[in-house]
Amino acid sequence: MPSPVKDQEIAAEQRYVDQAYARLEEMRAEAQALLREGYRQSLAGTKGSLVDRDAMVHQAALRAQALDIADDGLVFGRLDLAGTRPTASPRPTDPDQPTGPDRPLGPEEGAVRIENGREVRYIGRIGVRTGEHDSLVIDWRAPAAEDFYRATPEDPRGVIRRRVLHSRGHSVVDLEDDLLDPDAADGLTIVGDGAFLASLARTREGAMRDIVATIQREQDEVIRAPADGTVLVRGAPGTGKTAVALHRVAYLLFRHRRRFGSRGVLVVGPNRRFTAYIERVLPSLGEGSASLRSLGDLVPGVTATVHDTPELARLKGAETMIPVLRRAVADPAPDAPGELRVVYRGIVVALDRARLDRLRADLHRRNRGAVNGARGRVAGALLDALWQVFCDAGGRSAAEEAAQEDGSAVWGALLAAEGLGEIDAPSDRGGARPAAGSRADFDARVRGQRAFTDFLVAWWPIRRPVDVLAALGDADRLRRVAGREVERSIVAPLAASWADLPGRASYQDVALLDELDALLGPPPRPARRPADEDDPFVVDGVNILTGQEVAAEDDADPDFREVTSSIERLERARRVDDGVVEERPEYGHIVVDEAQDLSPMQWRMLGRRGRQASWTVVEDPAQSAWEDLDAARQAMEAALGGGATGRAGKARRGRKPRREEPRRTRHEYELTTNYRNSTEIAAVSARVLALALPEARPARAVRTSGIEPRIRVVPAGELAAAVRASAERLLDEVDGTIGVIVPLPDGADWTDEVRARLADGLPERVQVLDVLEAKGLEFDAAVIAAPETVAAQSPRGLRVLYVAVSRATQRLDVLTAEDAWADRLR
Ligand SMILES: Nc1ncnc2c1ncn2[C@@H]1O[C@H](COP(=O)(O)OP(=O)(O)OP(=O)(O)O)[C@@H](O)[C@H]1O
Repeated sequence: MPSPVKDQEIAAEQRYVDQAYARLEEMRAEAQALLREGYRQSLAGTKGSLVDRDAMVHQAALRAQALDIADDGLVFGRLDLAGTRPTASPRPTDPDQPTGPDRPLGPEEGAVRIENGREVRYIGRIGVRTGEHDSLVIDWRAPAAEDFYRATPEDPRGVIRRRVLHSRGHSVVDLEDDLLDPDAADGLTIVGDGAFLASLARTREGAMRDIVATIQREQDEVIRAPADGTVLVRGAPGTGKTAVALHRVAYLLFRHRRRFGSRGVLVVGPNRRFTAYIERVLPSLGEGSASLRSLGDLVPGVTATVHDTPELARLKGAETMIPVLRRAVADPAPDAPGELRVVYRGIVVALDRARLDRLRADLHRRNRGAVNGARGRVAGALLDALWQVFCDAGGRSAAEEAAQEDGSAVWGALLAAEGLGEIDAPSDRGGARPAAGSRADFDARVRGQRAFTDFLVAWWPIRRPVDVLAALGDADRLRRVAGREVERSIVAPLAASWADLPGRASYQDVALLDELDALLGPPPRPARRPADEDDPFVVDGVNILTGQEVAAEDDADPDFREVTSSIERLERARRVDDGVVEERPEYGHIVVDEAQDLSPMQWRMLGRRGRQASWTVVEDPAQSAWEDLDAARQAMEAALGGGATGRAGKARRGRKPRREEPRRTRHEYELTTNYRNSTEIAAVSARVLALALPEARPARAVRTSGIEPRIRVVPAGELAAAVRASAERLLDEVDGTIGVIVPLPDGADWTDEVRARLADGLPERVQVLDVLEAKGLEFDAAVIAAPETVAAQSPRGLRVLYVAVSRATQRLDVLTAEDAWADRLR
């Protein structure tokens, strides 16, 4: 119903909002001018000015981007506060200090605005100030905006009225007021009709949106929680855990830009579908700088495309894989040679397979975590072993004799014909020649032989993690390294799962690849010195000991290396050279969503990326598909504690035991209100929760739709057809997204082909996905196929079903072949 009072209020707010947009326009012009100035400086061309330009252009570009983002719905809130507060005063030194109505505003928030003797604050996506530095709009992350989210009737914090402004583009279209302190409301108009609940019922468009205007108090406490240590957030489906975690990232980057902006923030979600679903939230909050990755994208050069069967996932995710991987790394590469033969002064010196195997085992014991960087040491150890063989066979006196007779030329020719390479022709590098039969002479002549260098490269190749894992696709090899950790019966399917690497990597494989990367270690850093042309280990510009290209003169100039933008620097940190990760990025803060599903190996992978990080961990144990939660918990503690998940296998022998790492501070929060499901859908999900975890408490849903879920029984053979019919019907009933959630492939049922048939010809807003892919997502309507199959597919099947039935906001259809299941859910 039209309301003249409301219209007047909207018109008044519109005048204010127009003023804020006019100022925003000026700020954009200023940012553009700064950007132009940065580019102008770059044309000056000196090295110093390039670095200045880099910083200036980067800052100006970020600013311009933030101002663009703010263009839509710039102002969304207004507070009317009792009394007035002091105007601008020094900024608080500790950004995490408690804030409240009596805290003076900091300069970033500008001066106080007074209307009718009351302080008024407008809250928006970014801070906007007049040319005179008076506050027009306060950034939602600033301390002065906290009251907007925290004030309640029980604890109004000086707020009399909280107003939410709903806008379309630049136009205010609706208002929603909360009266928090009726006794002080003299003369204030109160309008609105439950727009918050209406906003929860809105149609979903397939991507998550920010909730900046309607963050609730318990959520705000998490968003603004201290930046150090670990923040652990629990809550049932739909309580806003993901939304809160993302807003916390924006908050942390705003309040601690220097700390987290330079060290980086990583947000990790379970799979690609999920990261695609949430990827617009941070940019819409003006934050493009956090890295968003799924668990399948954390290792450069590999992308997970498949989920393992529950049985394989359990095995691959457990820490019992570590000794298996260690043995795989120590196992010779598939085409490693079995014998080394060199010639020294006409005498053949050889190492046989048994001796080489012992040497290899010893080298791996000594070089854990640095296998790829060990070629120099390997060359030394081979020379030691050859020398030993040579001496044991009485070679020294024979060599001296041979030197006198100088018969080696004949031998050399003979052996060269046998393919032993450029036999020990002395390399004429000037200086005094070592005496024949001395160790120095032996080393110099053997090292220079092609037979030796070729052997070294083939016997101790620089290995990529993916090569080591792919080699285990051979069941015989896997059986050899499997030990007691892998049951015989599972060796064949396990090997088969790696047979198509790197093409078909699974989500769990990615953590194994990261573990292998830690075991192999990086290849040595590129040489700083320019190439020494006489170095026998440099062949065609590549040092065969290290596998690295040797730096050319120009590359070695450090001044030129600095001329890069921040983005290039970041990229360089992740550079991949033929699949060998040079540097694994580490982050200042890591956000882990759906953390209940991480395997111990995945926790180790994350731990390596956050050894100095603070963390936000978001989870719902009741939704966990992981069987051995205790093991995952321990791995999580090790990752969050910093110490225990360092480079795998780093030898600690011979060192003093390290003192216990100081425990990081931990703040725990629980979110209790379900903003996603209608009360009717929440009731079905509460029934599944009661089956899965009788002691757990469901969250409180706040929105009643009046639409009951449809739970139907159909014959097993007709399930797929009934699911399709249900999806078609829902297309007429809802405007937004429809999730068709099916069990994991089960014999001939629910295979990729069945799924393709279910989706065939339907519009894009219908998505067919399996129960694991559905995690974290939401739809306006959901069809759940065969709950009995989902529940029976794994030991944690009931929890998986709980996830599936809690995805829908408006309508839920469940199709089962069993009466008993219909009874359970109704
Ligand atoms: N304060 C809020 N205002 C408006 N919408 C909200 C609010 N909090 C949460 N929502 C909405 O509720 C829905 C559920 O939020 P979210 O996906 O973050 O929940 P979750 O706890 O991560 O769920 P799950 O455990 O199922 O992954 C989203 O659509 C989100 O935008």
